[in-house]
Amino acid sequence: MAKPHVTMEVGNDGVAVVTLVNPPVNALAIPSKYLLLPLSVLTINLRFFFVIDCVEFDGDAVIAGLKEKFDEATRRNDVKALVLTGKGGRFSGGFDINVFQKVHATGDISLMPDVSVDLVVNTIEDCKKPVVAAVEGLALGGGLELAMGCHARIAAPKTQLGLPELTLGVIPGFGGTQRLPRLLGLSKAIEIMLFSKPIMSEEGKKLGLIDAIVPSQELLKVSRQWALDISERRKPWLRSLHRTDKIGSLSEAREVLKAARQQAKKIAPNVPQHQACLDVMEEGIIHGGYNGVLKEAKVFKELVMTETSKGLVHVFFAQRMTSKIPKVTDVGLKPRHIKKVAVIGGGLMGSGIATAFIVSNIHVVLKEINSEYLQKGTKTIEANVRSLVTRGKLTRDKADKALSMLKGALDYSDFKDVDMVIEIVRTEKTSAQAILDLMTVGKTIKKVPVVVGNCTGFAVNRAFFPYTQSALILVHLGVDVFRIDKLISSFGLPMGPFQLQDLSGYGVALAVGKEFANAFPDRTFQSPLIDLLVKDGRNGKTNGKGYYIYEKGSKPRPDPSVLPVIEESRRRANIMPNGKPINITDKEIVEMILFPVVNEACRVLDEGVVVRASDLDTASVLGMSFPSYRGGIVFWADLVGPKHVYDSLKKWSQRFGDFYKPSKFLEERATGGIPLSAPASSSSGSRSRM
Ligand SMILES: C[C@H](O)CC(=O)SCCNC(=O)CCNC(=O)[C@H](O)C(C)(C)COP(=O)(O)OP(=O)(O)OC[C@H]1O[C@@H](n2cnc3c(N)ncnc32)[C@H](O)[C@@H]1OP(=O)(O)O
Repeated sequence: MAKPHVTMEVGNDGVAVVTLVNPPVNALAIPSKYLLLPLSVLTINLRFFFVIDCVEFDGDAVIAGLKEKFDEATRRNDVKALVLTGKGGRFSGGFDINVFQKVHATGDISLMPDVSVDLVVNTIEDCKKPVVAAVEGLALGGGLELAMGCHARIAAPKTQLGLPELTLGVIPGFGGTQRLPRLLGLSKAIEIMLFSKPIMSEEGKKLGLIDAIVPSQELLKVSRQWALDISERRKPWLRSLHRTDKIGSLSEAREVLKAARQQAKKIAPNVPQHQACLDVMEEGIIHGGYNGVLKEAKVFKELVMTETSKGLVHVFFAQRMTSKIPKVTDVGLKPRHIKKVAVIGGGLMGSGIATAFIVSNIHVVLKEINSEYLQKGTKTIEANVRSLVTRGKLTRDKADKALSMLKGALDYSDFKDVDMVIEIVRTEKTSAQAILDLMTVGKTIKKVPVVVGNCTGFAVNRAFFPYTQSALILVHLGVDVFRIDKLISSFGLPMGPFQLQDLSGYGVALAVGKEFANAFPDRTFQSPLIDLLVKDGRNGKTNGKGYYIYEKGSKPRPDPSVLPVIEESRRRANIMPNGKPINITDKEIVEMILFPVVNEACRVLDEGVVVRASDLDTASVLGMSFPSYRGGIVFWADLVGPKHVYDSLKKWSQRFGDFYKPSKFLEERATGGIPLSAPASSSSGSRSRM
């Protein structure tokens, strides 16, 4: 018999304790064992289906269980009041995100249960008996929304409370857009939702979201008593949706919403959920909470079906998938405890890594080749730590402790008692234990480790090398640099390729260019531009003069005086057909820059440099700031369509040369109608560097 996912115990005091039981986060549904299919199977392009055996979906079992227990408690004469809680020290991580993925894979929105009115309004909030939420650990998304439907909320210290739904491309769908502003005011509610920024129970108590904070061991006792006190009218019986005291007047609310809309335009220009969230809140303010709940449910379902939600949900799971490495994490190994590490090299990367370790309580031996470099590295680390203090992310005491954990070294004698020396790329000789230890330590310092094989540029820099190359080709074909940058920013990257070059410095561009030209001479464009820029006294942001002008306190401005330098470079490269600038649409510019990246990503997949396609998605989002709402480079290419990518590259290769020539992997996938993200066995000849 299947284990129940919601339990109920009625005590002698007449309080029924209803408990969510769905480890690890008490998600509101159940991930049936049959749903635990390889992720790649579930995330593939809808135009291509693998046959999936035994897919059984038990999507709303937790929700159905809750309703059943509440109905029973309401009926029973021996129950005076209810307490809703979660097992295992975590109230609930919200609605089961696997269900979103299932809806995306099938296109069947009816899998999404109608919970908001039926469960939260009718069953919990309008229950004839008082209900108190006893929250601990975390109450996120639908979890917090259930708690807000209760008549009071008692929390353990340091409980995380938030509505992060916008990070999944949707809005809260169990009444959160209506109850949160009613409990803690419109401005704060907007901040929590728009920025998906959780608060701690201590702040929640100050703001009115939480009624009392009690030690974990007293949580149930106090909650039971609170529920009885409400039933005996010693404490108020409050329904959040009916409250209006924190909303303010209509004109005040409209002002707040207007400002929030402007802010949303800036922080999330390309996605629909931020504006939709504000619209739904406004509906509730004008027409009442219940109407707000109805509109919220409708908009929620519309948003679930968008490409934004598909991309973001993919990224959620892809990121977690990186910690599942075949023959490493599935062979019963245990990570070793790492107390002290050695970092070789105190440059930008080494000092950053060392900082992350010492602030996570891990001793570091920083090795450099001479005392000048060592001093520089140590100073950078000190500055990093002090900046964390200035930004309020670390207390002064913790900063001092962190710095005391750093030791400089010029030879290897201090390495004798370290647990780990940072080497970060997997070769044939790397043991499973070493990879597991590195992944664990990576998580300790709050990074997302992605295991990659060895090749020039590894996974991400290798895949994104053609990004700058193709942008340079376009410039030499006569396209304006600033137009390119603007289009790439509008696509969703934080900045275009030329502003990025200014930021990282031309030295980096020259050094990286040489490496790639050696490794892949058949697909490298030898641009004279960087040399000319340097000769013209430009070094990007470092000296305030590049493609843009950099002045303290103002945004980078395009520098018209760079145009003659570009003209000279065009003259030298001489690649414009008939010596004339090409005519090209905005869409083509974006595609001509990103499709070569997809092409290189295909080679990375074909060579087995990453474990799975979704790892490259995660790395492109976290390492290259590829927009997460587009799901990562491979996911995006699958949405655009491998055939379109292939046909375009083929056309450009005929016109502009071999740089654009489609790879064998892309050709096979595109002509066979197979998504790029499908596992290696779906096409012949894939290799592995792992
Ligand atoms: C209608 C409603 O308004 C809609 C919603 O509620 S949408 C859901 C809103 N909730 C969220 O966005 C929370 C998402 N989860 C998280 O942020 C984090 O998982 C967490 C803070 C809860 C826990 O973090 P952490 O302890 O680091 O564990 P983490 O590795 O992320 O998660 C543990 C496992 O739980 C799963 N999980 C976490 N939250 C989940 C959820 N809401 N649904 C399904 N699975 C979930 C993860 O996929 C992971 O599975 P795995 O072990 O098989 O990889």
